[in-house]
Amino acid sequence: GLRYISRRQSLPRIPGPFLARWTNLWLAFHAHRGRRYIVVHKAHQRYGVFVRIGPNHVSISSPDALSVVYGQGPRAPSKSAYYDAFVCNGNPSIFSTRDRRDHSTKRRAMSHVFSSSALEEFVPLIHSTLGQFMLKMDVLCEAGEFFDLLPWLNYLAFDILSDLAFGEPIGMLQQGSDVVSVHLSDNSLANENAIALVDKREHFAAVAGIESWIPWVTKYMPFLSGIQAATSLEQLAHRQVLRRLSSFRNRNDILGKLINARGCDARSPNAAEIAGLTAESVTLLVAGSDTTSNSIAVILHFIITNPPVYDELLRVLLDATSDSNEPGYEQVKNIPYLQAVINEGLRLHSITAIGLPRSAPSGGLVCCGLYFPEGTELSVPAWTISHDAELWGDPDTFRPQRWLEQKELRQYLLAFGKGPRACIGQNLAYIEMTSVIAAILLKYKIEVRSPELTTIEGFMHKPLHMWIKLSRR
Ligand code: HEM
Repeated sequence: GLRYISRRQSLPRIPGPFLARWTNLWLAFHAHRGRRYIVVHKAHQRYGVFVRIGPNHVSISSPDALSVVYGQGPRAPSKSAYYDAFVCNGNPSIFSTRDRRDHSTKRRAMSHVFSSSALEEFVPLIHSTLGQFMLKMDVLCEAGEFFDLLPWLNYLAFDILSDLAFGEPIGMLQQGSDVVSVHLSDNSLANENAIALVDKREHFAAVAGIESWIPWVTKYMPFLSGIQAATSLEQLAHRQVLRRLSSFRNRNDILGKLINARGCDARSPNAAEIAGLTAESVTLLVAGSDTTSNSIAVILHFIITNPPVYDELLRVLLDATSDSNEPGYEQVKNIPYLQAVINEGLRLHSITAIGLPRSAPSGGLVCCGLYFPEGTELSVPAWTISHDAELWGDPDTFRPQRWLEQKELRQYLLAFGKGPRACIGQNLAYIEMTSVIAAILLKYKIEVRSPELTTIEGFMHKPLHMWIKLSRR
């Protein structure tokens, strides 16, 4: 109580919207509308570098704040209570845990899965799923009509990740839908749209995390909190983990590596081991699927709507693959211009657009010359940094060349977060983005229906649709 009052008293000198000074509902309302990033961005334009966006939350729009708020070391800020809304069934994951020791244990246990040698081994598996996706694209190309590419990219990303994390694809590409069957509490079977449910859950958590009593209230109303999304996926994962353990199959994928790392005895796995493997697989599936597919969609959109970039990218892709009949990741993985295009798409659209919230450690901290007491919530707004004119010069232009001219800009790419909690799957995401974008561009000519991309923000900033028409190149 007292601490909270003293924090309130130390923050008033920080300007911000009037309502935000008194209630978190101001931010929660804008997050609910999917426009938090832009409202906070406008507040910075009006009030300056420090903006109070909640009674206890300060947004700091300076690139210098990144190394403090997302710093490393024992005195670095931890994730704030916002992340409690992402905890499912009382078990914090590697993503949602706030406890630093718990996080290091979880992160260490998972890091070998994402080592570069492990990732190389996943490439053939990714390519086999990408092959299925291209067959579907062939059919849509023959039809010669506009269609929404976004759901297909989602099916692709979920199939790739479930193949790696569960041992076989969910099969969304094959069935052309995201429907999965799950057991209800009365043991009957129901069909659920898995991606829509994951989306709903993510949007809910992104709003509810802002005000601590919202997750508490909705705990008793699971239909509101999107809990059934996590439960459905957990059931699916549980089934797959059991199937894998009972088949004694030793496959070189994420699940195989997790099983080996835990030293599970496949003949008699115990309930705790099965629950642990299930939770890890689901976390990876949720964290790594639609993040990747949405990123691919926006990058493709920017390529197609910027003809000089499209021409140059196609030229370098054709150059790199000229002596191969069936070009794959090996031929395109080292093309600097393609990597620059990917980074520029992630920056301009800002796939991570909000400021990821952290909590000032005991003893407080100094950031950009101001002192913040222990427990103050701090964030650096990713959209605002990604569109900072001082940093980028021409922030609203899609200009991949900047990444080749100024290599130091890489430290300001916030798509994957920063510091000890940055994305563990980043390298896997680059393999997927590189392979899929190259495969599509090399095979088809693409037309978009509209140069505008409508987007919505939950935790991530996502496109809503991507209407395109394909023809043979
Ligand atoms: C382009 C695709 C991706 C984007 C834009 C992305 C973005 C992010 C961001 C911004 C964070 C930090 C969140 C925070 O600080 O709150 C994060 C964390 C994480 N991501 Fe990704 N991600 C992508 C792909 C993946 C993939 C493919 C996987 C795994 C298969 C993955 C697994 C994770 C995990 C486990 C964490 C939590 C890490 C930790 O707290 O230690 N992500 N991601």
